[in-house]
Amino acid sequence: MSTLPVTTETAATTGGPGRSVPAHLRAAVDAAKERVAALHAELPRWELVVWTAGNVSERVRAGTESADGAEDLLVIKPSGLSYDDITPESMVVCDLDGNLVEGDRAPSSDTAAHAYVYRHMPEVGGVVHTHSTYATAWAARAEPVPCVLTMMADEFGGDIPVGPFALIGDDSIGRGIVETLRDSRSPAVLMRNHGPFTIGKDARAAVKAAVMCEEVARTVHVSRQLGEPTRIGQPDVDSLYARYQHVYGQQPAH
Ligand SMILES: O=C(CO)[C@@H](O)[C@@H](O)COP(=O)(O)O
Repeated sequence: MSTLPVTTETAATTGGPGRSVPAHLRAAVDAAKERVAALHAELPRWELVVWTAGNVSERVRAGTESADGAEDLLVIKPSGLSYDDITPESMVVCDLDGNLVEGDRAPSSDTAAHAYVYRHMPEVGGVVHTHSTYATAWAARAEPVPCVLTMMADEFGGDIPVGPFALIGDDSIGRGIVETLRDSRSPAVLMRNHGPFTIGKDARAAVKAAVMCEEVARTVHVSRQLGEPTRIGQPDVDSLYARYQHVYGQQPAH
């Protein structure tokens, strides 16, 4: 249960019984609002969402005094807000029980799922949910995307797994995400009959995983129209994953 400071501010601008953002997290929360608002624009830009579907969140770490992350916060979009209207100021803040801490609209309808992931995967700093077409088509079949591309080995370390069917409204979706990804190298899970959820060290990494998830879901779908794609052997998958995760992009300038 969160023990955020109780203030006399009205619920209109804060959550629950007068909860508010602690002063020592103010700057970090405002910076996260800037990043998360900007990253929401990447979802329509890469054609991963239609209308108001999809959402992005980022964890704000409370610091050493709560080593278990219990006092962390999350920044997410308000439910149903048009992407055209998303601004840093429109972002809402919740505690990791999903309670509204700051904001004048209800948080995303997927907030419980995001919050569950943050509570149970302390290394995760960002979560994204989309209904991108090809990844969601694989989710409709409850079929993992097989690791047949070097790009998949690089980014996902293997297949993109399928998570269980789960109704929105409680911890079911979050539990399905965690149970599927906890022992996987993949930062993406295709929740059965629903769509992809992705995780990352921060919101930008989770958005990248969502973009790459849709790209490889599309490519493998196209490949299968003309035959059965061939898998990459596990030793090569491991080698590609290790290079990409630990070497790619870190080469020193010549
Ligand atoms: O997929 C769902 C719920 O799981 C959509 O409603 C979701 O993408 C968008 O909902 P929000 O506008 O974030 O509340």
